[in-house]
Amino acid sequence: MRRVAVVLNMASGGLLGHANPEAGLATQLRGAGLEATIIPASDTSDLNGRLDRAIAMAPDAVIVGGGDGTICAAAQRLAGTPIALGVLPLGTMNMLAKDLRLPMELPAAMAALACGHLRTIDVAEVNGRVFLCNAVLGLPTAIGRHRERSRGEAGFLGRWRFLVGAFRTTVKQMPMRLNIATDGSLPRTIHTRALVVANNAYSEGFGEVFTRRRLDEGKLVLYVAHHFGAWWSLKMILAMFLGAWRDRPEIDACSATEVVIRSRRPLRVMMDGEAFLLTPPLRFHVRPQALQVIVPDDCDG
Ligand SMILES: Nc1ncnc2c1ncn2[C@@H]1O[C@H](COP(=O)(O)OP(=O)(O)OP(=O)(O)O)[C@@H](O)[C@H]1O
Repeated sequence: MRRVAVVLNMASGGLLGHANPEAGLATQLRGAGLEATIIPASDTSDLNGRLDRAIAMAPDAVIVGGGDGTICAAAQRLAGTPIALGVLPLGTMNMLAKDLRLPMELPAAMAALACGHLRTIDVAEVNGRVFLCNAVLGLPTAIGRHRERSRGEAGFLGRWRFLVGAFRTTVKQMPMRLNIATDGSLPRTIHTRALVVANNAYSEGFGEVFTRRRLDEGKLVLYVAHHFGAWWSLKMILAMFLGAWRDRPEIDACSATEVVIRSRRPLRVMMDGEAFLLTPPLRFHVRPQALQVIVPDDCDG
């Protein structure tokens, strides 16, 4: 039986508004066949402190209940250790959980955590901070701040505030002037309003938007948008629906194991949905297969 320590982030999308979900989830996890110990949120309000406590128990795995930001905080601590990461997809987008092909329904996800096997995935880093999905600069980061502000605001008013804020930001946002070098190449200067460094390449296909088939190829993929107006956005949304956005001429893509981005100003970087202000140069690199994760038995892709 797997011995796991469980940390829930009560602020994640799937737990917001649930009063005291810990007892119920603990019973369900034990019912699924896990020897589960919950690190209660009441112990300390600090999520990072609870993750440290979970790891100090030296379990087989630390299971985090939350979204990509919570997973990222756990991965920062678990990468390079023998302790595996388990994910209860309780976030809003659950990007990593989807890429790991984890079931989104909790009973099935718990069964997978109890009976699934371990695999290793790549961990990406920028200036010492870990991310598992992507690091984003520019307009999507600014729009993400509006999403964070309207978190928990249910209903029409919340959505309206978000839309108005996102629209204003889109109109006002100026291109960034960045100097980029990949794998020791000569730096080049670009102007862009959106740039993504993905931990492994995005796949293409109908309905596949920002999903990755491989998480262990040991490469970063840099996507740079040349334009970012209303017409550009419309074309991109259409291309995404058709599953053919990566090869559009408005996007430059290249893969590397190291990326260095220089800028005169501090840069706001959104890593797996969490925004940080970082001082350039931004030094990205990949740690191949540095993290063990629990996946359902039929998915090693
Ligand atoms: N290490 C951390 N310490 C404190 N708060 C955190 C940490 N990581 C994330 N958060 C906050 O917890 C909340 C939930 O974040 P999380 O990313 O886990 O879920 P989500 O945003 O609902 O889902 P997703 O990222 O999958 O869309 C956010 O307000 C986020 O800023």
